[in-house]
Amino acid sequence: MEVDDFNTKTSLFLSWLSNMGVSMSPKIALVDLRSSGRGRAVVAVGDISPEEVIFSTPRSAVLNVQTAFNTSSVSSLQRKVQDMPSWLALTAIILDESRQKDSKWAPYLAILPRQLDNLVFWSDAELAELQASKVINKIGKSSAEDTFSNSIAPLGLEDCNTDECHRVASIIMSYAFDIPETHATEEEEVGEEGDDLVSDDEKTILSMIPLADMLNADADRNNARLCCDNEELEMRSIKPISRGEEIFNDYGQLPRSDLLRRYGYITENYAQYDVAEITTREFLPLFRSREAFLGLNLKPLSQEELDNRVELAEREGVLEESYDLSHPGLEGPSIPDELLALIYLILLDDQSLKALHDSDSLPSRSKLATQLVGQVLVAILQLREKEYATSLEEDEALLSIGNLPNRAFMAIQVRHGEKAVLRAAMKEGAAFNGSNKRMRLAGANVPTDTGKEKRSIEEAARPNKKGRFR
Ligand SMILES: C[S@@+](CC[C@H](N)C(=O)[O-])C[C@H]1O[C@@H](n2cnc3c(N)ncnc32)[C@H](O)[C@@H]1O
Repeated sequence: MEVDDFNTKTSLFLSWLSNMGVSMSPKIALVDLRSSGRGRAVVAVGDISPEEVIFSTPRSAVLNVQTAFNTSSVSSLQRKVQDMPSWLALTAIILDESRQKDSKWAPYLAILPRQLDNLVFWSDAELAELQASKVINKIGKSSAEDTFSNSIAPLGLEDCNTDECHRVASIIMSYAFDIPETHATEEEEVGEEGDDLVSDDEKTILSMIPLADMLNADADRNNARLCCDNEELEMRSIKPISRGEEIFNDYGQLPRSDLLRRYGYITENYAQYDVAEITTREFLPLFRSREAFLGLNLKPLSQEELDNRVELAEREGVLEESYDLSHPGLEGPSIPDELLALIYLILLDDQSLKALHDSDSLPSRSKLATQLVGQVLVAILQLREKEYATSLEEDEALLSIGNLPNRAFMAIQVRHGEKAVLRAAMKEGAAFNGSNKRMRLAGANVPTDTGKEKRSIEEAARPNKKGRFR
């Protein structure tokens, strides 16, 4: 029976943790939250104070390239994985350990999931529900498969197929931590794989930390953190946790698209971090066309003119392959400064462009946010929104009906979230009212100048500026 099997595995895992020297506070329990789609989870069974140690784990109970191998002799696997990237080496180690009947990690490996919802496991039809989301380009399924055939296949592991490689690599993406190689001398925090909580010059090692990886995460509900300031790794509370509450780690401020790609789930609490991406090489050609900005009276640029402006944007450090729009809030506006600056440079008249060329910094955001820049951005964002097969409103209707398969439901939430960000960015762009005085316009029907812009371009070029933007 699945339930018994699940509970038996949990009990065996808990006994194993104890044998491995993991010390758990009596105030926590590892529980079954499958009924709410959260798998195993750690909950408080007593009130926990801030900074309390919830559990501690000796480094010998952590699985990584250092602990996987016998220190007295170098195995052939050890030789083969030493030059692999860390995620691949750990994949090879876990695949190998899963094949050892007497692996000391067996009770831990037994509780790792068989089925995952990370995007790499979605069928083409399921991915199609994400519509024009750029997250599809980030899945990297075929490049991972090339890596598996070049690096894992030659290891000759018995019955090892591509699906299993994906399963283990995805578990590492969702469960592993980067930790300092030796214990840190100062108070140091560590983050989930890929984030930057470990200082740059610190050598880190990608590790599976049994029990630490049983903590779920839910955006700002984070109430615990893994610390490496002592010899043992410690999970400590960062705020009071009441009996009955779930203990949450921090997976970072991820948009739901990335959460789905890396962790295979989403919650509404992550909606605040959603982004909509626009790709520079996709919108730049619009400035060469006569039709793209109809009604704005914009003269199309020659390729050379466009290249010159893009070069200047590169010099100013504002040219990016793509730009993420986000919900406006405390972190900043929806439209990033860099995108604003790029569009401004493209729309600048020749004389102002030359002056800016000779200057050493860009105008402030309020000056970049001209009425025309806003109108052009709105037009670009409208085109981006049209790339999605359904509208924001249609998605809302679909979500309200409910009764959708889980993956479709998550996909619709992701694409709806991206459209909501696009709408927020359009609203922001439509409110730009900086002067168009220096904008490159064809003549008639010039959008009105608000007259607010009084500084001359010479003034704007004065060397009294700090940083890229004044
Ligand atoms: C580090 S593991 C946490 C332990 C996991 N629940 C288990 O049973 O193995 C991360 C995975 O847990 C799940 N998860 C984490 N937080 C979640 C949440 N708030 N809601 C639903 N699933 C969550 C996702 O499948 C994610 O990939």
